Amino acid sequence: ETAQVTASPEQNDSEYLSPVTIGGQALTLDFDTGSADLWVFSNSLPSSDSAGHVTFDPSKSPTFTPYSGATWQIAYGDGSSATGSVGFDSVTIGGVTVAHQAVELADNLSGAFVQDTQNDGLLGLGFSTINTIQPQRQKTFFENIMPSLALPVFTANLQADASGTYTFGAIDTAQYSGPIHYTPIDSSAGFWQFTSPSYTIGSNGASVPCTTCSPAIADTGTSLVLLDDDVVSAYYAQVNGASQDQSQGGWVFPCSASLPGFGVAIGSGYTAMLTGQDVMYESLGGGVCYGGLQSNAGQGVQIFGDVLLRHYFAVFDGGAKRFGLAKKA
Ligand SMILES: CC[C@H](C)[C@H](NC(=O)[C@H](C)NC(=O)[C@@H](CCSC)NC[C@@H](N)Cc1ccccc1)C(=O)O
Repeated sequence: ETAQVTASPEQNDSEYLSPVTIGGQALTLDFDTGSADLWVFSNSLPSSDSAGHVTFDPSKSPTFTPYSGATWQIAYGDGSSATGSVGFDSVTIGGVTVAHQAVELADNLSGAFVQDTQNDGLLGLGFSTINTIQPQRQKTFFENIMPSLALPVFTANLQADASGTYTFGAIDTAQYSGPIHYTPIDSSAGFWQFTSPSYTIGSNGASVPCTTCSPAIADTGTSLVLLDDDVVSAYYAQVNGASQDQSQGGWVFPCSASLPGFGVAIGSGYTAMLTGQDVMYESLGGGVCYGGLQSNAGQGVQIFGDVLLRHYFAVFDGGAKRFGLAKKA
């Protein structure tokens, strides 16, 4: 079987939300290849936290079964977090159903999630080695459906300021053109992780070997491209008037500045390029702009988020354990 579902952008394309039905209840979740927990806003949250969100109410689901005593607690690189209880329910995405999917019910979460009222939770598409459910971690939606998919893959075709597509079980030739450039992934840390041995500044720039640029992960749940400090400093050194502004939380520059292109190696055979325009992220007002390339704050991993992914057709191959990018159709 195969499934397709829309991916709708929030403002600034900061994240993409997709419709999911859980126990007959419709929620919109952030599909996140950088984590492996499926958690939802639930009716056990204080109403001050859940105001504006759709909440899942297990008592209204005919198919919900509690996983009594089980708990989960997750923390994310941006400092946000969530915790709660666990059950199992029927989860349907694009017509494909997992009858017995672990569903994590938030009863406590950090402010960033509370304020993001379009987001009713996250659906992890990473590897369940990092699922946080105790006493026994549980599989992701993708891991559960993989055996019944025509192909053990999913693809992300995110768009700039437009609705995109996640596809499960097929590599839709209508969505890309030219070759898919694959690299093997190492899933041992729970991510879609690969090497990125070089970077390129300028659309005709030379590729610069980089020993601190690996590993890198493909993370649909991260808005920006978070790079090693040496790399991001080298990039903004080429932008007139650029500076690091702690109050704005990163590199800013005059909106009038011309931005060079930028590319990152996806494994050893391919460099995914962005134009200067692709790197421009948002205007902060007063002629100051915020870049889509920012520091990974020394996390030791480069995080290739939506600022990169939305310019490509991305293939996450769970069968062959590989990640690939192709030009969009
Ligand atoms: C601080 C926590 C560290 C980063 C680590 N956590 C992780 O790696 C988690 C699973 N993944 C994440 O924090 C990041 C990847 C970090 S690579 C080290 N991806 C998921 C994130 N974008 C989800 C999100 C979406 C919207 C709003 C906020 C957050 C841990 O638990 O140890």
